[in-house]
Amino acid sequence: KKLQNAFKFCSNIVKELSSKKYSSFNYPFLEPVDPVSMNIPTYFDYVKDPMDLGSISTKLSNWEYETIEQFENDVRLVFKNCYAFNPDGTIVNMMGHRLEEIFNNRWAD
Ligand SMILES: Cc1ccc(Nc2c(-c3ccc(O)cc3)nc3c(C)cccn23)cc1
Repeated sequence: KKLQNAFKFCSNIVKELSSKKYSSFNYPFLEPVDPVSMNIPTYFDYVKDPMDLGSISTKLSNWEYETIEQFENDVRLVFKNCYAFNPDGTIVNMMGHRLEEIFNNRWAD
């Protein structure tokens, strides 16, 4: 029962972060960053553990998270990667901070 609730809580958060409501600043984080198509060949020099909201949603549906901390770590990894590659003051960096703020509000029970 508790597990079901945790799963629901996490999937609702991913759904919200990925929703149309925030489409003006969530789109860089919905799918895996493709350094080739985005012409950012150095991306994997900055980001050793790529992560995105789509992959998190898939991992949730496949019950790949044993604890909600593992889920939280993946969500925070999305933002960490964003800030590692997109320096302060860049548009995508600011988009990351806006989405992170929404996550933090939802995550703080
Ligand atoms: C030349 C250049 C410079 C910066 C970017 N950043 C960026 C990223 C990105 C997201 C997460 C992440 O960990 C790293 C990068 N996603 C985008 C998108 C979807 C559109 C435009 C820029 N974007 C792309 C190309």
